[in-house]
Amino acid sequence: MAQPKLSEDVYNVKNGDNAVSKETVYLEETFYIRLKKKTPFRVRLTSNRLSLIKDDSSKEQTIPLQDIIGSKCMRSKRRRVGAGSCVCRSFVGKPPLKVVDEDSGDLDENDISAYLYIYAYNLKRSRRSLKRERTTITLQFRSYDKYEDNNREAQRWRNTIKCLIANEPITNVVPQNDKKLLILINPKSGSGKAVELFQTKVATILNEAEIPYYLRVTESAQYARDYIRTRDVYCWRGVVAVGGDGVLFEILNGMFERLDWQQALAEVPLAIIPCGSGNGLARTICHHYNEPYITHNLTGLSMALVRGKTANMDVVRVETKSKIMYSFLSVGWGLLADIDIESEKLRVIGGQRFTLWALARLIGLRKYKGVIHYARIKDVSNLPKPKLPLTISHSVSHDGELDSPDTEDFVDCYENTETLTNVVNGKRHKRVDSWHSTNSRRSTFYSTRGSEYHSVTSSGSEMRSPVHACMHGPASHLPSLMSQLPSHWEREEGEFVMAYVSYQAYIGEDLLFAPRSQLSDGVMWLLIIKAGITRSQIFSFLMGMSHGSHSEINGEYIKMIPVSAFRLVPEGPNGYITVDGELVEYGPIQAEIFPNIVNLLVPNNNL
Ligand SMILES: Nc1ncnc2c1ncn2[C@@H]1O[C@H](COP(=O)(O)OP(=O)(O)OP(=O)(O)O)[C@@H](O)[C@H]1O
Repeated sequence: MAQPKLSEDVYNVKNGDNAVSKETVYLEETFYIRLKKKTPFRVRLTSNRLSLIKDDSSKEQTIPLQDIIGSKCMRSKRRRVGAGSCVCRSFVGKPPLKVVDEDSGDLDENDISAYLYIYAYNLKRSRRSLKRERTTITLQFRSYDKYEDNNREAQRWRNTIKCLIANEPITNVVPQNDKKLLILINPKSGSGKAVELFQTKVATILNEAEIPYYLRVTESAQYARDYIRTRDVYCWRGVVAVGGDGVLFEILNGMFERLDWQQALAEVPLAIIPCGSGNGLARTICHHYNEPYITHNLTGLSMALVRGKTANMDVVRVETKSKIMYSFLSVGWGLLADIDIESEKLRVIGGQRFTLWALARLIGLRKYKGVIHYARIKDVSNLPKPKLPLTISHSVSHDGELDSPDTEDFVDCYENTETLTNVVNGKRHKRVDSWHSTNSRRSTFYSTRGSEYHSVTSSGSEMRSPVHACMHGPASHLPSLMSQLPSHWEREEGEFVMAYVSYQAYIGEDLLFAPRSQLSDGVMWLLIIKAGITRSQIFSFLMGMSHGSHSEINGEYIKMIPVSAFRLVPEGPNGYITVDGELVEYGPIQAEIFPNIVNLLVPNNNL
């Protein structure tokens, strides 16, 4: 019998591509799989993965560390007197294991085992799809005849896993970060399911990872903005927008209404959980980090909240006649802005509203007069090659699904007759095998101690910023909106179907607008479509956006230009202009990009 060990052994690991890498082994021990008596598995925790290897090496399951979100120690739950004697209920073998927190008053004192639950969301690739699948590994520690000794072993595994996840040195103490995530949910975003989606998909993952959060449901438009402007944001480990791009737009602008905007944006990362109808930024983040994006499947971005990895993002300072605002996604005028705003009445059908309204608008195609000025970025050759969408559109995923039909019931292994002994501190202890249940895909819903849920009046954290709203932010390099522009700027004048500027790859879940765009590259992509284009050309252009092929088009009517600043001066009083999908005043508007201003929580995938 191999002894459990906490070691610094290095061993060779064969990767999928047959390359061999060296990894430090932190823990290794033998467990027995339930129901298959006498089938020992080595469970090995290394710097990169958790491996479950059948002793004869005929089978191995590997979970990359980046897919593990947390682990918890539990005890078995006391069974009610008479439970299980009900004639209507019969179990094959033992009844399923029920566990409770270690400090629960409902625990079974007779079971001296400590149970370690390890939660992972494995990235599974197949030829047709990429998806995350929830896996729970359960290790039962019962080598010793006292719970305290078994628990010590389980805690050792838990602490090591937690330290590795947090990328911190391995100690006997679990890494502590008591700061909560601030969750701001827009209950009206998309088809109105944001609260439910958060509770069923995101809260589960936060609870498994033991990440505390403070939740507020917005009461009205501008609520999130006012909240961020007037609170002590430094007590949060991050601010999460649960909704569409509009909530994040409010949070961002709330940040810029603070005198300490620079420090706040540097120290408090922002994040998005997509429950809106457009979800351009969420889709973009998944695109850049090779994370599967499936509508209402929030696993990948929920994992980003847990792992705490950040990336920089550009922001664009936008100026209209009466307002200054900060944007992370887009400025639109003409066709796409019309679709965005006029399809509001179809909000209840979710993202489909854009497709339906696009067809309507194509039939009644409008033209707009105006002038578009822009500062072209001459050399974009250093930008990476365009990236194509990662997933196949019809992929399916089980991730985040609770209680999936193929759930395996846990059966404890008391019937297992294998008995092993080991020696600890010179004393012989009775050692019984432990077991694991791989691929159990079993879900549990815990409430994390310290998390709070509020949906009504605000209270709490101290005020740090003045209550009055006033925009701060980086100093503009542009002349004022009515002043003359530098001579090197180019211009297009006449009738247009639309102008649309985006600084993100995706402007909606299925609209890959700027395939060469990066989160932080200092580039805005200006699309101009001139009047005179046929409906069928526009239609094929819009269709091309679903896989990004449109951006190669640069013809008589359609242009895609990388710019660092632009000014749009529409003629006449009627039309829509949108910033990040939000309606702003119609009239002259100008914008410039500032790189690396925002910190975003992003997936932890190896790229
Ligand atoms: N409680 C609320 N009641 C009404 N409106 C709200 C509330 N909270 C936020 N809003 C507003 O709802 C608007 C739309 O929000 P959001 O962007 O989250 O959803 P969406 O429009 O469905 O998604 P997307 O922007 O991705 O298309 C925003 O202008 C926001 O200010």
